[in-house]
Amino acid sequence: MHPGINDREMHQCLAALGIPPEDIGGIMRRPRFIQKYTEIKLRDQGVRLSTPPQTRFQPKSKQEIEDDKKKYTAIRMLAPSPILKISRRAQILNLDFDRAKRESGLTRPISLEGHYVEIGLSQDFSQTPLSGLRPIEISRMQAHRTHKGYYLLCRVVSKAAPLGENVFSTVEDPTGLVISACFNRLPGLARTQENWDELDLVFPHGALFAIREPRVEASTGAVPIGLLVVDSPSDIVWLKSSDPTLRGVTWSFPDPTNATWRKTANQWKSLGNSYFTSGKHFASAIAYTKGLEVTPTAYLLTLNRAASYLHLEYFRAALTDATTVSALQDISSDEKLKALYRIAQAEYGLARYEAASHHFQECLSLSPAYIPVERWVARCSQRIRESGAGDYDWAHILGEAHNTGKKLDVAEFTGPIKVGMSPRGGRGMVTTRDVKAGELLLVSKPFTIAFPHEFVNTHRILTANCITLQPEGPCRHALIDRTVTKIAGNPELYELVTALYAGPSFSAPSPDFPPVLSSPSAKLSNPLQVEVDIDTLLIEHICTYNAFYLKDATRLDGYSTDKERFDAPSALYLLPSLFNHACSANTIWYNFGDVMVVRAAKDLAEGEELTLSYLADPKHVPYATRKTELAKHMSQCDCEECEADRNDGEEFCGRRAFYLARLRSMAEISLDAARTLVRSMEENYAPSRGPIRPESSQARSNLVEILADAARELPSLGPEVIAEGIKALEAAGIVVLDRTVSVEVSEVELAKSEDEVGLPIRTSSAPTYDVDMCVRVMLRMASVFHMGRDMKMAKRWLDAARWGMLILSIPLALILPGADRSCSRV
Ligand SMILES: C[S@@+](CC[C@H](N)C(=O)[O-])C[C@H]1O[C@@H](n2cnc3c(N)ncnc32)[C@H](O)[C@@H]1O
Repeated sequence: MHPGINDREMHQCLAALGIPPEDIGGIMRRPRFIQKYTEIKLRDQGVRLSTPPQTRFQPKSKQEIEDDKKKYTAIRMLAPSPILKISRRAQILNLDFDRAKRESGLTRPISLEGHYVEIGLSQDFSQTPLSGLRPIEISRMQAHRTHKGYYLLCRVVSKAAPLGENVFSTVEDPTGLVISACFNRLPGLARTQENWDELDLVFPHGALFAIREPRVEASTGAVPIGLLVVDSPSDIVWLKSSDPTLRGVTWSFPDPTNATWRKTANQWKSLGNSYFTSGKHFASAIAYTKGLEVTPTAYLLTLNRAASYLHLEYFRAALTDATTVSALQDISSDEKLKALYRIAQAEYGLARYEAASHHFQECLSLSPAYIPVERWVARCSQRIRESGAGDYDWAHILGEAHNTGKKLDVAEFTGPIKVGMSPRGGRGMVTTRDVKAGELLLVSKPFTIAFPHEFVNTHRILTANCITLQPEGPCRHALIDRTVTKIAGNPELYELVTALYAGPSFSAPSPDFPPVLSSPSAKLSNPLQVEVDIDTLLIEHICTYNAFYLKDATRLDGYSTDKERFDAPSALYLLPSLFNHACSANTIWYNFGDVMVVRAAKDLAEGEELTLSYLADPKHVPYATRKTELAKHMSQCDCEECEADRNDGEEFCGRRAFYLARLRSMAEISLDAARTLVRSMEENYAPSRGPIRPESSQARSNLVEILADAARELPSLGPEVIAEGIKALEAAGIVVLDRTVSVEVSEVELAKSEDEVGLPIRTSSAPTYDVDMCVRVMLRMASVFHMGRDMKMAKRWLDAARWGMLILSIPLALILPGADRSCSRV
């Protein structure tokens, strides 16, 4: 049911905007309207924007990535060879000197331009617990070899320094031999800047750890020396001096621990607090943990660490710490209150809103002067409504989503959908009942996400993806790191993430999702210690095959250049990853801030498979581009649109792509040129092609806008605007029920009551891309009818436009102030 705007309301809207009622077309020129209109990128007035100036952008070519891949694969295949013994003193001095130069700014850190890191290359991770391994000394290790069955016991003897995404340090074994070590994907450390103090906290002189099944490579250079390469952070087992592994071990050199790191629990607490107040939450959690190692009963450190974990979104660990403190008998009421508050926040973070609400209310008994309990309880109630019934305040969400990179405070919602089997074979998503077009199916928050503004003026790490042989931007790279970090802090999530599809080189995941957990999940005991064995290569594959580029609902113009795509925000979502693809999908999805919203684009029967488009662009993409973009997923997409394009043939598709590129690059276009472009598009479809003609729809909608502008001076053009509008909509896949083009008000029409007059289009199916374009066409048609005083038709097309906006989850009321707000939900 799509409630209509009646004449009185429409006039109210116009009055609110100060628009003379005789010119609904003028609505589109009003600043307030334009502001809203532009914000959601319904392009105003048909003015074509020329392409923004290009910045320097040189992505690695496929060939270059292939060469890198060959090179590294060849190195990996080298036969094991002895490693050179190096001078302990020289090695330590070397790294310390390098670090001192970088820290003092004597050497430029690393170019901001970005450097490439290869992903998808062979790498190791150990799955054998330390207790099942034997110690090995550096003297017995070989280059180009993974020392299966062994561990290296070592301690840090030089300052650590980041290099690109890695951290380098020097470690010694008990015999006093040293080796350079390169640690990859260390969780918690921001790799885009050089956080010296955090690095020193993680790798202080004398830090003790064992490396499970270590791999040694030989560094390049005049004299190849051994380089310990730790691909997975879970291979590092941090050791306390009391650890049984160290029993009977004697070290040839004195303990290099710097006296400044010998602190009391209270001193660690102060250090932790100073990190916390400067926003270094990972460092603060480490400091509190070190304090607890000194005095395990110093419960205030546990309480403070819960706060650090909340900021890091390590919610289970926060809950454990806060619960431990709240159960203590002899704590003050303020400490009890803090513990309860942190329990409630952790429950909220874990999306257990009933429990969170209960704990927030529990705080009330303890005079919570500084806790906005009522606001929290209201937030919980709102989240319960959202997750239970899909009842969202879309107007508020849209407002919030305008802040780039905003993480929205909303609950996830799973509508009438479930994981099932795809008719294609394998897993997919299916409906659990009949569904109407426009219905909300899924609201999903990202597992991990990265926005481009996070990498402005910082070192940009780019990816040479050796799985796809494509270059990827800083967001895609950061996504992998962030996924590893999230797992490190929430080890129970590892099995969930690794139940996603990982490409053909990994075995197919089990059909169950969420998976049945194989063992009681691991718990975080120490922010440094990774408690699950992380297969970093698997994570790289999972991110490669499942990450989405965001489609921002407030910026529907997509990524018009390769550079924009390269820099696009990227996210890993769990349930959305289980949808199979179709270019002409039966669902439509958009992002509001970090949240992904999926709606049905068609009426669907119970049990029908749901598809969504993996394509990054919310606009139509020509066949050849789609094929390239989808190459990593499938050799050929079998959706209706691709079938139709293949039937048209390469030549027709190629020409249409050429005309489309021309259309999109033109800043201005004359009426004659617009008409010619429509003809050219139409000539390049095979006679057998059905009514859905996406490129033609683009050309026609362009013509509609130019005609509509001209019709203001020349009202006789009105019927042509409507006729072209109908064709544009039909070519986009919309079924038009009322083909009235005459702008004269007929007696029959006037005699019809409001109830008899439905929408002029069928609402059982919507286009899954270019919806904004269709809305724009409908608004133009409404404006022409309005100019001809046919208020009924104007209103009907306005309602149709509103339906289109609802498909985008954007209420038309937002751009037409004064219109009723009941349309904010579908
Ligand atoms: C992100 S997964 C999709 C869900 C997957 N079936 C699962 O079990 O999680 C992507 C993979 O599904 C398969 N797939 C999805 N859509 C497809 C399509 N239209 N044609 C062929 N394969 C498709 C491809 O193997 C693709 O790499």
